[in-house]
Amino acid sequence: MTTVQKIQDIEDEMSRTQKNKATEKHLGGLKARLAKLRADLLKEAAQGSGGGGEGFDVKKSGAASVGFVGFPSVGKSTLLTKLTGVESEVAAYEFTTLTTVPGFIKYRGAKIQMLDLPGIIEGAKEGKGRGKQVIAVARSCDLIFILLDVNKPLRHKQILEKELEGFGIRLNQKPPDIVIKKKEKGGVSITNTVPLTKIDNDEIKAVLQEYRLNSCDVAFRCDASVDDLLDAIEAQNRRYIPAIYVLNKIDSISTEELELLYRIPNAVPISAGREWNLDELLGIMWDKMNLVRVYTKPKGKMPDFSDPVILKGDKCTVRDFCSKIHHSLIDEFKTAQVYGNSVKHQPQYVGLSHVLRDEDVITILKK
Ligand SMILES: Nc1nc2c(ncn2[C@@H]2O[C@H](COP(=O)(O)OP(=O)(O)OP(=O)(O)O)[C@@H](O)[C@H]2O)c(=O)[nH]1
Ligand SMILES: [K+]
Ligand SMILES: [Mg+2]
Repeated sequence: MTTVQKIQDIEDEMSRTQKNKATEKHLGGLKARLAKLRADLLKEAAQGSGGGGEGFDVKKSGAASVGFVGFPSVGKSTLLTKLTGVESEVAAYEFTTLTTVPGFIKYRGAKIQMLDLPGIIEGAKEGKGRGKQVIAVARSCDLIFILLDVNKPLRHKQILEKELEGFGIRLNQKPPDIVIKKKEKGGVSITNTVPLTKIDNDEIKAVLQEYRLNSCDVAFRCDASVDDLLDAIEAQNRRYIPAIYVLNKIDSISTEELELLYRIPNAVPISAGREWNLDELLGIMWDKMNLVRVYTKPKGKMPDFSDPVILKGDKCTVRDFCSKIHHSLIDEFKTAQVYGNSVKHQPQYVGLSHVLRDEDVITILKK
């Protein structure tokens, strides 16, 4: 039996099983088996047994990358062409784009890579169409634009989310605050700092058993569900990526309909074809990417405001800055003089562990 068939079997069994006190534990075990099979599927895709990755691997460059994911003909290539000037073929028929088409924009001093991708369809994560390869590229991006055609049912949004979830991608989410410590012996010990309303001890044990985690400490610091626990166990296979729902073709709907769209969280209505609202889209893209621009100031000279060093919001210490310039800089480092939002005094002398903020100005002083 293939992995996909095994997944199908478990999903069928789960949908046949009614959720109640007596079946909770069984369902927990099934969910764990499903998560393990999905991890296998990921491994298979990474090893290329999904077949034909050609034209999909694009060299990453620039400060950050945005992947365009959506059903066929929602306007992904139109958007890439309008934003970056790169001609990605646009046509009314489905599956016009067959490979990854990269483009760039320079936004607020940062070079951002944009990746136009082929359309995906339901069942992509199980290998339908080029879905696996497309989602594999999306997994490697810093931000995902989920493109939707406003003339199509909103149900498409959920289908796409499910496809990406099945591939270990978590959109606009934080990792669950659960700490699992494996031990040599001593059995399972479960602690929680908040009341657990969505999961009980039997379910937790069923999941741990499925993963053969027979001796471990599990500390819950959030009101976690079974899915959260599985995400914590499968942490290496999970990617937490911010996403924007880009609702395209608003030129074809009424203003009343448009107003409803504004209620969808993390959504930006646009018309790629008419270039409507692209500025708002880029502004929200910038906020979601959480980039930190750092201007370098050579000793005794004016800062260079034209070419900032771009750091990611979760990796923006002085050490991160130095290793971006050259790794030898960390060995030669004596102190850093910083102006800007991250310091109280202007300037202030700081060490390698100091966290920088957007638009700081830095001078590195060597030993
Ligand atoms: N009305 C309207 N049509 C648009 C808009 N943007 C794109 N289209 C049209 O939608 C069709 C599909 O556009 P593409 O850019 O090829 O869509 P795609 O998502 O790249 O399609 P695939 O590569 O096949 O997955 C074309 O006929 C476009 O002209 C828009 O803002 N409004
Ligand atoms: K198309
Ligand atoms: Mg296209």
